[in-house]
Amino acid sequence: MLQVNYSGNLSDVLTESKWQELESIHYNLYEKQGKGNDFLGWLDWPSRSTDDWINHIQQTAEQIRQQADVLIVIGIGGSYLGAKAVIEALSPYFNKEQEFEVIFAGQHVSGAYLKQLMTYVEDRDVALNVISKSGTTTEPALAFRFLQQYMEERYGDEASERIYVTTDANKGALLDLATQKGYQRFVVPDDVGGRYSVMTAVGLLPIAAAGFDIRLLLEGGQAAEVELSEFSQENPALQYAALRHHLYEQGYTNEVLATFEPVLAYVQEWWKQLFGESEGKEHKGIFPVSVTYTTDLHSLGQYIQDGKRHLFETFMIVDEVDDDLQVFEKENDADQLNYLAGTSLHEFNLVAYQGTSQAHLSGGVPQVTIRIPELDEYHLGYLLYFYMLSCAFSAYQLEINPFDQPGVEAYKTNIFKLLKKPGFES
Ligand SMILES: O=P(O)(O)OC[C@H]1O[C@H](O)[C@H](O)[C@@H](O)[C@@H]1O
Repeated sequence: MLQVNYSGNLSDVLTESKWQELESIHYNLYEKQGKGNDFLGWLDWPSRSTDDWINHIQQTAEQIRQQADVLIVIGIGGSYLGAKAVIEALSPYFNKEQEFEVIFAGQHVSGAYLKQLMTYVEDRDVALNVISKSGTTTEPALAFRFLQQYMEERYGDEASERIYVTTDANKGALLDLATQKGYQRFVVPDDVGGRYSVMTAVGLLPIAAAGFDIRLLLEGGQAAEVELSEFSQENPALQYAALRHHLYEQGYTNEVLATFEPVLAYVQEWWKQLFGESEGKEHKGIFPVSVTYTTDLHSLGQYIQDGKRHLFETFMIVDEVDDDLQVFEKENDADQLNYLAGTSLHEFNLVAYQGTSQAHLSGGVPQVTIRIPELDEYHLGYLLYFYMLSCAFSAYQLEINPFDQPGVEAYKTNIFKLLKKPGFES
């Protein structure tokens, strides 16, 4: 289903003592005895998702598609990256015929973006899905202030039927607002943190609204939930987590997640938040970076081949693609590419992967490869669950809590002080 390969010898990594350590982490995770164990709701979320709940999300998504041509999804971090990752990975690059569009907002503070967005949707009907677990995050709150007003000016009382809120069940400014205005609500479960929330309503409502099959996504997640729970040396989630930690201990403190598929760019962004926020604590953790090849072979490739040796590379390879082109023969071989005749561009990429991997390996960059059979809802569901589980195992090897993010408060407090937010003046 999903395969992990290593350029070195896996048995040198999965030593007797490493295996014992992983066994105790495995026990603590599934018995909910490790650090942050009140945030493990994602672990069996796919199998706990009921038909009624999935139907409700699908019906709401259908209602949104009927009342609007555009859904603006407001959120940041874990309240945006999962949906963005899945939608981008499954959407065509170009689509003139697109009847329904999902656009994200509140993921940064650009006045130009928001202003232009309001103009862009002027002649199409709009719905909003505001997503924030805490209900107090500044960037989405700011975007919502503008877009809520936009909706009320445009739709009057009907605006409240076009605004959908996904937030905590019991607290937060967004919940109060939703209750006052009678917006339809979805819940971010208490025991699921933002970066582990892609399979809850946080990810599923926008994904379903974009027209993708959330049932299949959850089925993939559930298959991963079952298969990857096994404590076995063949378990790819355990292998990946053990490899990461092994390489980290050897001084490889940066992980470069490399793909040859530009549609995976936001899966890489999602992965960066997942691993970066889960592991970067107490002055520990692997710094996650990402590249898209072959594009970045012409920029960062030099550094990876030959720069400071503190990185290892993880290739995320998709075996089969739907759409492809085959290189054809030309009578006059002026561009000297006839040697490629009969090779498809995907085959070229798979060869480029081998060539790049060998080159970087000889340059002193250890290699991990994650292979997925194809890109559809099912395999993405599997892949995302695989990463979340590996991340928990990986972070527990660092003896830190994978599920909090205390460090992100520091800059926020400074901004609030500088802007004299009530309560932060001193
Ligand atoms: O969903 P929210 O509460 O708005 O949080 C959105 C994001 O911002 C925070 O600062 C955290 O660093 C992220 O983990 C979180 O996903």
